[in-house]
Amino acid sequence: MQTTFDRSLPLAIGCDHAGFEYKEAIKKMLTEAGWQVEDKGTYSADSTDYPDYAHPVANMIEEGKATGGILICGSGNGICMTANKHQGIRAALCWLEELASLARQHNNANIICLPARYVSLDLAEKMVNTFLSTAFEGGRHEKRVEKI
Ligand SMILES: O=C[C@H](O)[C@H](O)[C@H](O)COP(=O)(O)O
Repeated sequence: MQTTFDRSLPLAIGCDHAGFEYKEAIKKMLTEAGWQVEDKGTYSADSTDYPDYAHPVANMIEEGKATGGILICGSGNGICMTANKHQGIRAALCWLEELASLARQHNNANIICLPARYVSLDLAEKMVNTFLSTAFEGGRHEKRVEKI
């Protein structure tokens, strides 16, 4: 089981209208940090439907075309529910840095889901950085993740 993100592959990012502003800022932050970022939309703040962006991000990871993903909507729930319909996805809704860390350490999450209407951009960026830099611990957690 892979325990860290593979920097030779892109990250996939997606959002609905409620997450558009955060998606643009996080994409810029990641690009400046040297990540390749594949932006699956949405591309404006016009009202739209979160599954149209969560499925393409999840597909990229399942197909091995992205190492991990970032999804953003208003509450974080819609994108998280959608992504977790995919067999190869473990998407984690995070609103504290510690949750972003635990999602990696204990659950080997491959997508972080952010509630743009309920966390500051500063916290969202910190959670993304924590998520991407934290390794899966394996050990007792490995068989639990396999049982999912
Ligand atoms: O789980 C869904 C997300 O929070 C959406 O961002 C939210 O439902 C969008 O709401 P509205 O259409 O009222 O902007």
